[in-house]
Amino acid sequence: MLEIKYLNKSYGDTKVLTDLSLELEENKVYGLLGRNGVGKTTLLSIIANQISKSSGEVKLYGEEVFENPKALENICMVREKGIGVEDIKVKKIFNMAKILYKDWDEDYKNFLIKEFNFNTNKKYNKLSRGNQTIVGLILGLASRSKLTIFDEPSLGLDAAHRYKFYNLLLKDIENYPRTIIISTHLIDEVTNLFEEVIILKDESVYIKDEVNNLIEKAYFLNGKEENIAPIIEGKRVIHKEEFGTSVIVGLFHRLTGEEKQRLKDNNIDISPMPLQKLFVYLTENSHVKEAL
Ligand SMILES: Nc1ncnc2c1ncn2[C@@H]1O[C@H](COP(=O)(O)OP(=O)(O)OP(=O)(O)O)[C@@H](O)[C@H]1O
Repeated sequence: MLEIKYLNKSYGDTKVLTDLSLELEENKVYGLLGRNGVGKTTLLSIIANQISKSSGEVKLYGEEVFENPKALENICMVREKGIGVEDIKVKKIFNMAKILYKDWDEDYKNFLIKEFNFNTNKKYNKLSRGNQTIVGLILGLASRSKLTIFDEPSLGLDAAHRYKFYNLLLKDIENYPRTIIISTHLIDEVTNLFEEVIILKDESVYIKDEVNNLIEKAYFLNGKEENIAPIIEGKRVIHKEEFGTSVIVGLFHRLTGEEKQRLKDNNIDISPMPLQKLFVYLTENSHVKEAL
């Protein structure tokens, strides 16, 4: 559905993305992860044609998106930093969106306004940070765009509103499948939404894999150092904490049933590693890419 080839982006002398290539499939939910300043918003803004690229291709359904109205009516990007037009009433923003997005659903927008108990007569720039975010969420959901991008959709939202959004999104994509990209730092909250994860690092795509595949390879082992050490020899350790004679080891390696049994026989506890922790350790350790 979306094909990015050899994408480069610099701001002046600062290189942000280098020869980035990426393909996204239709009707999947992708999580875009990366440390602060790695280039997530830059990449998403290029996909949505909100900023220009330095070089490379970005094609949606085979058509270059750059200044292409036909491609753009299928892309909705909800940004973390405002929506571009600030000094107008929220209901006007929704009226503009109705014209802009090909698959906009007015009834669904009205339903969402009620769900969030929202007053659309207020001016956008007079709203609290959390309520500005909610305007973006309603835009993104009601656009029903073939490619919908949420860049930090949880900014300023309380937990109740965040979970309301996740549930609404899950329910809506069941009935109206579409491709969603969510960039977030609250990874564990949205792990069950993601089908695939894309991790940006060092100006490019560092990992792109199914969530289940990643999680199946990530474990914490807890036990006596002398019992763990011989079993993990040669395997990829991405984290280690010592507590007296015990250790907790973060392992990035698909364990066989036999290996798991051997660990248990040696009184070593095995527990799954949450995606957020895996992300932190992987983006701290540059040597593990080869492990994938
Ligand atoms: N308009 C701009 N002019 C100059 N540099 C910029 C501009 N926008 C972004 N940058 C720089 O590009 C790099 C990537 O920024 P970007 O906002 O894409 O990162 P990010 O991964 O979204 O970060 P975060 O997780 O903190 O939101 C940063 O070093 C940032 O300072």
